Amino acid sequence: MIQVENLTLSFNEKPILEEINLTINQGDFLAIIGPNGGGKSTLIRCLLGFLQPQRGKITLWGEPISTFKHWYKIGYLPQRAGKELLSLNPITLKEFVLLPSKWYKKPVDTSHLKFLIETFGLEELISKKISHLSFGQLQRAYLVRALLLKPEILILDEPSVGLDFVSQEAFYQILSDFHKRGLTIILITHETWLLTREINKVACLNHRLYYHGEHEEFCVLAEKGITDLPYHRVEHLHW
Ligand SMILES: Nc1ncnc2c1ncn2[C@@H]1O[C@H](COP(=O)(O)OP(=O)(O)OP(=O)(O)O)[C@@H](O)[C@H]1O
Repeated sequence: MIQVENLTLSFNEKPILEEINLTINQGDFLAIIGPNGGGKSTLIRCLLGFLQPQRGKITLWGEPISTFKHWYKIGYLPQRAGKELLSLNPITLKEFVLLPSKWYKKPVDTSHLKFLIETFGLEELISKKISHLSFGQLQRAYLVRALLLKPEILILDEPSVGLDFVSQEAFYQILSDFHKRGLTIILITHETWLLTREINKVACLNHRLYYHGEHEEFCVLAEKGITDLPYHRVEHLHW
């Protein structure tokens, strides 16, 4: 679905991504882990076409990113998503979650919308102004928005930051359910305890991609303490 070859990007001549090679296949539930500033969000922003790398190639469903037009196939929950709302007009939650249908001129499947609203427990809030929602409610609204057009890939940049433990549990359970139904998921996370869940692939990024492989193999390597993760010792991963 996504192929990244030799991706290299610098900001002000400071290398942020160096020679990244990565393939995302259908059915992957990939966790991208790594230290603050390691380039995780930058990589995602390249995959979404927001940033252009200085070197390398990105292919989406076999098509070069420069000519790719089917962006509705990718749902995206940005990091600290709530911030964006400060500059938004006072629209309702319903108007907010329907935005992708306007952006991509795609009809909404109303039964799918109903399913998403119920799944994320937003029925009571549907007419509420988006600016009046709590952070956790906003996160769920972003998820509905990201899933509205039935994307094939969902990309989440630290989605559970700020959610209480019970909400996190519920949130990841829902993600697992979507994955079981065929959704491919890319998740940037610092919550390494999550790696015992539905996640089946792991990528460790600190400017370079230090590991990309099966989750099970990663756990074995990590337990033996022989994974060469330069940003911290494996013992410090609390899963
Ligand atoms: N637009 C930009 N201009 C200049 N530098 C940038 C820009 N965006 C990001 N950076 C820098 O690139 C580096 C990588 O940032 P990025 O947000 O990709 O890291 P991250 O791995 O997602 O970190 P975190 O775990 O803290 O979210 C950081 O040093 C950041 O300051």
